[in-house]
Amino acid sequence: MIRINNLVKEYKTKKQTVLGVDNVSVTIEKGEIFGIVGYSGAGKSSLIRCLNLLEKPTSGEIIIDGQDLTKLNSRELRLARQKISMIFQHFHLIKAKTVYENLAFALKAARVPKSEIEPRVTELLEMVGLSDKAQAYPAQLSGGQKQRVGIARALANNPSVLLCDEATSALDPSTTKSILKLLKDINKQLGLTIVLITHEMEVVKEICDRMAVMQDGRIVEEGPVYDLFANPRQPLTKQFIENILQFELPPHLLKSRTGKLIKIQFKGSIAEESVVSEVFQKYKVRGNILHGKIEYIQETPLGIFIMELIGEESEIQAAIRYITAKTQSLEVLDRAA
Ligand SMILES: Nc1ncnc2c1ncn2[C@@H]1O[C@H](COP(=O)(O)OP(=O)(O)OP(=O)(O)O)[C@@H](O)[C@H]1O
Repeated sequence: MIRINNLVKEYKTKKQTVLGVDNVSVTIEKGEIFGIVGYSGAGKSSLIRCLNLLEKPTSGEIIIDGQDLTKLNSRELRLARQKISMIFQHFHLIKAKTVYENLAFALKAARVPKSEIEPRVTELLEMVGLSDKAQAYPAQLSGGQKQRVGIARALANNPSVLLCDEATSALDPSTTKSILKLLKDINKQLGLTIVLITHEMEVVKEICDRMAVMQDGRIVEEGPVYDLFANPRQPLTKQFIENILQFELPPHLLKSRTGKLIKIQFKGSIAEESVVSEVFQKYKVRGNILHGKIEYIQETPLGIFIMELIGEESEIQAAIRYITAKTQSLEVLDRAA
């Protein structure tokens, strides 16, 4: 488990002091994938770099498996860091060394006995699906393959925590998916705790269990990913979610509508029930679905529909009450209200 208590990171320049992290407290459970999202300058890098003391916190505690990293001497910190690995947006591989040598180098640095290096490198390459690239140099690899080497190197010391600093930001969408799948697989296989920072909600949606949203050095909202997608409370979280769900109806579509416009969210198993067709059977209303989408937040569905209901006002109201009772989530849209 990782506990961050009242973490502050200030950067002092000649002219001013900049607050990178402003009194953040958060707990990350063992074995979970925790995502931190925020726009540029929100403090994500500062926060994640404080987690392994790449940046020295100005104040606060970083407690990993019961040990406060900020209180360790340099020898103790070196040992503790072996259990906290990191991967980076731009991979940080040694260009003049082959894939094999890059991994062997990390193992040597961790003082792994010589005889164990070759079998361990072979095992790591298998784990990340790169057994055929042992003799390639980084320049001969695609971005996705480079990140696989980065992941293999990060796993070399059997860490308990993996920090991912915008690990997929330099990759195209399909390569991003395959790297995220690999991260999820190793999280499951090895029980590794993963903390990732990203500005892309897709990444969080794809693999994170819980997430935090950062702004101006602070965490403005945190919780299980599904809950934040289904019920974002803070304006910034809403903004991030809207980027994914994109639920604006084009104005010309609204103009021509005469019925009552409603927006319904179907959460979890209710998304698979036939609430809408039941409504048409029970009440004298007709309906047009104007916009609809079911997103899967990992395995759990989140459906959003915009519909126009047409009929007598009393029947429409009864239909609205029925859907509200079933879904706990119905909004009558202003335009037609
Ligand atoms: N070494 C530094 N010296 C001075 N100010 C810094 C330094 N590093 C970060 N900052 C400032 O701290 C704040 C948080 O920056 P940080 O890089 O942590 O944000 P971020 O969310 O990771 O953004 P990005 O995604 O652009 O890296 C910013 O105002 C930034 O200018």
